[in-house]
Amino acid sequence: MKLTNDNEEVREMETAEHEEISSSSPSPSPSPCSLVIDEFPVKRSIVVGYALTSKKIKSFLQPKLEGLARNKGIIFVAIDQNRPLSEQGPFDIVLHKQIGKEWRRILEEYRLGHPDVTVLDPPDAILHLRNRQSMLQCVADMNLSDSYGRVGVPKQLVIKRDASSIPEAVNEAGLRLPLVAKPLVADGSAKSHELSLAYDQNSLLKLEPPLVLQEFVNHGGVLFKVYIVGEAIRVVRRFSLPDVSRRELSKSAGVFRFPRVSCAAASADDADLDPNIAELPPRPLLERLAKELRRGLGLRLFNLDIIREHGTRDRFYVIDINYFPGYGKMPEYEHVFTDFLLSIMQSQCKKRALADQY
Ligand SMILES: Nc1ncnc2c1ncn2[C@@H]1O[C@H](COP(=O)(O)OP(=O)(O)OP(=O)(O)O)[C@@H](O)[C@H]1O
Ligand SMILES: O=P(O)(O)O[C@H]1[C@H](OP(=O)(O)O)[C@@H](OP(=O)(O)O)[C@@H](O)[C@@H](O)[C@@H]1OP(=O)(O)O
Ligand SMILES: [Mg+2]
Ligand SMILES: [Mg+2]
Repeated sequence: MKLTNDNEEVREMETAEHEEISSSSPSPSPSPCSLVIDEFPVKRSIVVGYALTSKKIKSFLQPKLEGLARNKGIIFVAIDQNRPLSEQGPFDIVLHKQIGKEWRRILEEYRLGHPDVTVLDPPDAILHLRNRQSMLQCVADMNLSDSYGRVGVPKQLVIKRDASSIPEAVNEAGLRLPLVAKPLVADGSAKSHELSLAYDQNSLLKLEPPLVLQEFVNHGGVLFKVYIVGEAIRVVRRFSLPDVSRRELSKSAGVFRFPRVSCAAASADDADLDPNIAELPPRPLLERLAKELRRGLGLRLFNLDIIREHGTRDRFYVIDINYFPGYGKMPEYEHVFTDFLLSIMQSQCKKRALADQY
């Protein structure tokens, strides 16, 4: 299925699983490699520069994370976005979640000039998740189906402008009501999270493009958030929108705006739920999905929302993918994240050691 068409804002995505971490000329400062590779004699900390929103700093850079990181030889240093990046650090890893063209340009330039620094993640790849149409293209193209289940995306349609054309476009595309209307751009603004459910044809005229219209899939009111940190995967259950029965649909009309129904406060991990609804998606299926998405999106830090079609055991739909999500709510995130940073240093050091041999 082709979900994307001509969105000018989204550039070609990077297909490499990792950005290249090539060797650099030996640096005068001591190498942090001794922390992860024994043969290196000089010790220094692994320096992680971060450019995050204040909200993200509060939820992610918690004292427990910083403490555990320090014990593992990792320190976090705030990046001053008003000063040239190359005058700061030196960094081994750069973590960021910021929007804006200028910041992307600065980071791209920095990556080119500092191939020995790992930038998590490449700005161009992140851009792919800022549009709800291109966000799910990778899942649609994957067409994942094996003995553990099938993973797809709900049928969807993009409306760029002119709400009056929506009913006809919906008919032509064969989309079935009710429809979830999502702002096309997912840039982290409050507005980009303002979703609504449209029950009938007439109410479609009230929607405000640009948006993505997605078929609502009944899923028993529970969704699974799959957090990915490099190779690591953690899954939590959250409450979601309740099912819409045929009867309810025939009686309902209008546009129902709904708030962030699956936020952290909506944890369903301890709820007493129907096991057919609550059962987590099979681990091997999620591992395959995560691996392919890491490769296809060129990202290592993201989460995805996945639902199981109610009444089925193995029919899944990915409805949302978020870059650098709220890891503070992921079980064991401090351990998972610090181990991930160490593993990145390990591969940097191995590459450097190999390059030094030649
Ligand atoms: N196609 C769908 N079928 C059923 N429910 C859906 C569908 N799409 C979205 N939802 C419901 O709406 C909620 C919000 O949708 P979505 O995750 O796309 O928005 P978001 O603002 O990007 O969320 P996040 O806070 O995770 O970034 C979901 O958590 C789920 O409860
Ligand atoms: O606010 P929280 O900590 O819950 O994290 C949310 C995060 O907000 P933040 O990046 O500003 O922190 C969101 O990013 P934007 O789309 O708004 O950019 C998005 O990724 C949500 O899916 C995250 O919630 P989660 O999926 O993990 O429950
Ligand atoms: Mg979501
Ligand atoms: Mg989202």
